[in-house]
This record gives sequence, C-alpha cells and structure tokens, in this order.
Amino acid sequence: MLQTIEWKNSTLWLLDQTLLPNRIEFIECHSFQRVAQAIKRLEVRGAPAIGAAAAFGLVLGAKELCNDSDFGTNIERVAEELRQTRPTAVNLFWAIERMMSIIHKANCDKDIIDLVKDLEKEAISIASEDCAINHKISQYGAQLFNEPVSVLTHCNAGALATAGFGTALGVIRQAFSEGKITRVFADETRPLLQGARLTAWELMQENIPVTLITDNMAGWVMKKNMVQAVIVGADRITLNGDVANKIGTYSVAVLAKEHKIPFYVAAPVSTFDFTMESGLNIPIEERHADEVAQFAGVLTAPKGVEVFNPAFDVTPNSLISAIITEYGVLEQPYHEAIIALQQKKIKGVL
Ligand SMILES: CSC[C@@H](O)[C@@H](O)C(=O)COP(=O)(O)O
Repeated sequence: MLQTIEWKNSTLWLLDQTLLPNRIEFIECHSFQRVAQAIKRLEVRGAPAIGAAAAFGLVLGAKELCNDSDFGTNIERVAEELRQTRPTAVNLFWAIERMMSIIHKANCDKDIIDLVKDLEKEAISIASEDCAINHKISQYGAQLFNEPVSVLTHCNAGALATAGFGTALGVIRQAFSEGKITRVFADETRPLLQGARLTAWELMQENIPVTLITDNMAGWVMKKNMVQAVIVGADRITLNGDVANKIGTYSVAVLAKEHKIPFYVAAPVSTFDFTMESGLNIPIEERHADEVAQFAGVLTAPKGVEVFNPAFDVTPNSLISAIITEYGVLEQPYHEAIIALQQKKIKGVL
C-alpha cells in the first residue's frame, strides 16, 4: 500500500494524486505555502489526508517562525492560510485546531524550538492515530456484512484519502479479506475521476476485484441486482447525521433507497462537526469551470458555457442506513447517537 503522506527529516512528502494512475511521483514540501497549494490543487485530497497534511504544514510554518518576535500572530496567519485551502472537509479545521491548541496551552515563556518539537509530535500523532482509527472503522464495518456481496462505492475513501488503509475502502479491504465482499463497483466520479483514477487503481494494487462504471450507470447496476450495498466516506457529518461527501453521493443514496439497498457511510469522529446542527449549513466548495468543460485540457463543451461545479453534496440522514465510526456503528436516530459521541468527547473519554 503506497503511503500518501510521509514526514521525513523535517520535510513533508506527498504522493501527487493528480498524476495517478499514470505516474507515481512525490512532492517535497519544505514550506507551509507548498502544503497549502497541494491541498488546493488536490495533489493531496480526501478529508483525513487533508487534515494530516495541514498539521504538518503548520509544523513547517512554525519552523520558519522560530526566530520571529511575533510568533503568536504570525503562526495564526499560517493557520488561516491553511484553513482557506478547502472549505468542506471538517478534518482540515479539526487538525488545525488541535495543532493550535498546543500553542495556546503552552506557557508564554516556553522556548519556541521546544514548542515546534511539540507541534511536530502532535502532527505525527494525528497521522498515526488516523491509520489506527481506520483499522477500527474497518473492523466494525466488516461486521455489517454476512454473506458474500458486491458493493458500490463513490469517489475515493481509501488509503490515498487518509494516512493509511482508508475508511470506506478500509471496510471493503477488511470485508474482502474475510470473504464477505466479492466485487467492488467503482463510480468513476465526475469531474475529477477519483473513482476511476484512484479507487480502481488502489483496489487493483491488492487484487480486489473491481468494475469501473460511469456515474450514470449506478442506477442500472442496482436495478440489475449487481450490488447489494453501497459504502462511501464523508467530508463532514452534522449533529443530525447529514453527510457531505463527493458530488454524486446524494444521487447514489437516492438510488439505493429506491432499490432497497443499504447505504453506509464510514468516517472517523474527526469528520463530525459537533457545532453544526444540519447539513443545510455545510459550506460546499465550488471549483473552476474548466474541470467540467474540459477533459484532460481539451474543451468538451462550447467555449464560455456557464458551468456549475460543486465539489460536494449533502446526503440527508434519512437516506443513510448506518454510520461506521471507530467507536462502533451508529444507527437512526443519529442525533442521539452523535450527541452521545459529543458528550464523550467533552468528558475526554474519546
Ligand atoms: C476518507 S475520504 C472521504 C472523503 O473525503 C472522500 O469521499 C471525498 O469526497 C474526497 O473528495 P476530494 O475532493 O477528492 O478531496
């Protein structure tokens, strides 16, 4: 399994996901600005991976500011630049908050070099904890499957989208190893093809049988009884259990409901936004028109056509059969289950 994010000798190495599956190249980040650029360009992508990358970005920013007399103000600027990269995945804000709390909790007379060491340790923990969390999610998720089935997934919620193993693809990996999943249908995921370029590639690397379909084939695949469950990742989950994920997820959930197929979401607690009541308030990133009007740099629509390009949509909780977390499987009513998670978090049990 390729490592998406690696911290080595004070440098962040990111697997450039825009080049997959054709080229395997790593980006060497020595500055927080390069990390911010990588997040914006989707060179690193997927909610947990964005969070971990931003945490290391903050370490790089702090290192640059070691001799700055106004460390406090300027590190806040670094954090803000990282926050501005992508608006939807809450893991980004969660990771930056966790890093900044190390700074806020430090004594004012603490040596900046020691503070930077603490930040580095925290970023390493964020990444290694994510990997461990994904294994737990995968074990809980695999228990939802009994007899061998085919599943459908959308976008990429795999090792590439996390610090390792993956959320939705982690469940698939685990259930496949237990003989409970026999085939994965991967939606290509227009417009940036995370399903075709990344999910299909990731599964093929491990010889997990995968069939690539275009997004508009999902309904027919369900109608023909070719899949028995859907499993996807998430970018933000609100208190009522609404889920923001890659654009097209909502359509898949509606189709699953019509065909009476369970629709599962797998995500770590860092993807829950405990400050937001419902999905109506989730900020949805809109990306450049060229992503829709062009294909590999070639215009595929009339020049200058108006385009709407939301990168995410929100699936209402009523369409979701269960949410798989590292603390177990949440079922309706989600509000109660999510509030219980929040209470544990406040008490420090999580
Ligand atoms: C474990 S990744 C979960 C989500 O982040 C994933 O499904 C997704 O929507 C990624 O979108 P992307 O725009 O590629 O960052």
